[in-house]
Amino acid sequence: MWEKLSQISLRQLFAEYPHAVDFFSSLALDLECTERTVQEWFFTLDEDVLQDLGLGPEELQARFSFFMMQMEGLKETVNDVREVTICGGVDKNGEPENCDLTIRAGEIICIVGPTGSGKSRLLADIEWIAQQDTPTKRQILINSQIPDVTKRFAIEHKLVAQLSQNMNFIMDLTVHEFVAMHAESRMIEKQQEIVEHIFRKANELAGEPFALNTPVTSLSGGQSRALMIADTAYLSTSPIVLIDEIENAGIDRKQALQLLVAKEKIVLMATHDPILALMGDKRIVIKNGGIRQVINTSPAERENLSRLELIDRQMAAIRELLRRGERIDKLPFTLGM
Ligand SMILES: Nc1ncnc2c1ncn2[C@@H]1O[C@H](COP(=O)(O)OP(=O)(O)OP(=O)(O)O)[C@@H](O)[C@H]1O
Repeated sequence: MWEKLSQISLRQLFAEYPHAVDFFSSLALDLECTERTVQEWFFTLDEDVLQDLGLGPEELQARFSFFMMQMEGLKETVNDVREVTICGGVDKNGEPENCDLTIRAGEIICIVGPTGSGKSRLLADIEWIAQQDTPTKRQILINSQIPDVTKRFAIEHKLVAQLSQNMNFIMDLTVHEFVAMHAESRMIEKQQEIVEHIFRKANELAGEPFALNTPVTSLSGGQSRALMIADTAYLSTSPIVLIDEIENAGIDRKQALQLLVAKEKIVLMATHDPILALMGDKRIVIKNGGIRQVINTSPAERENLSRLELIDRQMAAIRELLRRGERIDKLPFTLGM
């Protein structure tokens, strides 16, 4: 990277890499946007300035180069994850799962099973990229390989983003400030545009609208879920998204999933909701801590999905009547099919 940077002028440097200014201001170094090349600037620095910093020009240049590499790294997305494989472990009785399941980018996989059966445990295994080192002894492969340890524990470019049931904001920020801060940390160009886009999408997903200047701490459960889903779709570099129950969040579930899948993410979702379960390409059935079955959603199930959605809309209308304080003595719709 230094080869390229050293040859461009300071004017070009700040125009192309506005964040470069942070390096110089952190060292209280003043410099002007001139036609001098970056290399020239480093090697014509005043002796006194270098002495104050306790650095030679080569060392300062090496630090600058490292800083720029790190910052550019933030812009990269981890889009090289094509598939995730779950290699079976054991259930709660130590019985083998006998299952190897490969999930590809753009697929939605649902996880179903009774309460306490181990759905969240499976999500946790994927989040942790388990290597037979969790109670289930499962192993998770990325692109058919064991990911190296740096990927497994990376803070930046995490492979997995988790959207959990409880979204509690503790920061005293508005929606705009929150998303803008995330966009800034991702080194996104056209920040304002992306912030507004996320805000619009989140409002489409949320049942009740909110404003850009709404404090994040005042968002309802559904609104914060919607904001986090839109934020994850557009700003998260994680190629795998785990969702633990969105059914109670009161958001447009179908649109939320479409948004994530359109970004070629691998979506795994634990759910008790039949509509969500049928929206998946496949569903993993968990029993007693083990994967018992993997079912492909059939064409007949897809057809039934539209009918279930109709029932769901009817139920939503009845819920709305209740909310408005009306009586349900007579059902306004025929609930049969
Ligand atoms: N294969 C396994 N071996 C040992 N313990 C397991 C296994 N699978 C799950 N467990 C444990 O069983 C408990 C219940 O699992 P979990 O919370 O994942 O259930 P769940 O299906 O998500 O439940 P809910 O629907 O109520 O959210 C957890 O303590 C989990 O660690």
